[in-house]
Amino acid sequence: MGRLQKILIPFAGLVLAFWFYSAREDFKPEMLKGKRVIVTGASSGIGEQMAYHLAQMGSHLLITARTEAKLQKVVARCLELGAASAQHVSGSMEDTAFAEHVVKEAEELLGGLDMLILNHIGSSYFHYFDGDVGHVRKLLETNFLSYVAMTVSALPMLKESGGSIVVVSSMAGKVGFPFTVPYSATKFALDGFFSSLRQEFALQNTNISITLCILGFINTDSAMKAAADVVLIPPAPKEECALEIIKGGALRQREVYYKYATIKFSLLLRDWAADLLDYLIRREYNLENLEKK
Ligand SMILES: NC(=O)C1=CN([C@@H]2O[C@H](COP(=O)(O)OP(=O)(O)OC[C@H]3O[C@@H](n4cnc5c(N)ncnc54)[C@H](OP(=O)(O)O)[C@@H]3O)[C@@H](O)[C@H]2O)C=CC1
Ligand SMILES: CC(C)CCC[C@@H](C)[C@H]1CC[C@H]2[C@@H]3C(=O)C=C4C[C@@H](O)CC[C@]4(C)[C@H]3CC[C@]12C
Repeated sequence: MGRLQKILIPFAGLVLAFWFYSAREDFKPEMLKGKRVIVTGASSGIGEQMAYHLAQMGSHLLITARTEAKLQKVVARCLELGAASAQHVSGSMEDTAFAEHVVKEAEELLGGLDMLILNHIGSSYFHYFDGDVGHVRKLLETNFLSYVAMTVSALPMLKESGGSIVVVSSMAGKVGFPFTVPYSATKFALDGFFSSLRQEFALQNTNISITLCILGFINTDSAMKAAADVVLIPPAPKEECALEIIKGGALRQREVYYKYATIKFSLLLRDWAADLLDYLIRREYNLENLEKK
């Protein structure tokens, strides 16, 4: 037996034993009862579904997005579902001043913060990179810098509550996919920022958890409209996806993978056979339908 195997086999055994016997806490909806939560991008898609789950769990909600009318409807539904309270602030995350304003509103309206769910994205295209540098800059401001600004403003409240930051990212923030060049750049940036910040929190004993969520294709209206004709992989349901994100945040997990098995397997391939994964991804694209768009 090679020397490497002599080390690897006992090491794998140790990892498995640790995994089986470590006291993994189970999720209970009561964990979110009475918690003060901000959800961004909550007027539609996964953000809207997260607001409904949190409402059913009895949280205090502050939701945000640009479209006032949609937010009002989501707030009304949250109250019906049992939210301890539900309020909204409308505005655009292109402007970091608005991002900071939302956190100040939480301080005034909720008197503190337990969970910050960063989920919004600005609109982009699903096509070959068009070379528009201005669009990349704008998307970085909406999808990345506003996340940074909200985190910085929320730190004092989160330190006080021992709270959580939940960052909604994508497989496109871990692996290169065709037709998501500007978007993918913003999602990779989130991984760099938040994974590095998590390390500093550990060094400084800062009791704030950071959960990065790695999602595959999800059946939200906007994603279906943009990619359903071109991407051959079947989309996963937004309701279940939203619940998995909340569970991961409440359990203070480092990362959430949805759906777990396919994403974990793809990340394994990325690390051990990157060219093979790239090839398998390209095979899941129907370029004929791209031309028809
Ligand atoms: N759906 C998918 O296949 C996947 C999604 N994800 C991630 O999941 C998250 C949610 O995606 P999904 O639910 O599909 O997206 P949606 O397009 O359904 O929702 C996006 C939300 O962001 C808001 N928004 C858009 N532009 C702005 C802006 N400039 N300022 C503030 N808010 C804005 C929208 O509301 P309004 O227009 O009213 O402002 C809406 O509430 C994102 O982080 C995305 O990257 C990750 C992988 C796959
Ligand atoms: C390798 C497999 C396990 C998973 C493959 C998943 C592929 C098909 C998934 C992973 C990330 C997904 C994109 C994404 O993150 C967000 C958006 C924004 C939305 O408005 C339009 C759709 C779009 C571009 C998704 C399209 C489908 C993508 C490429």
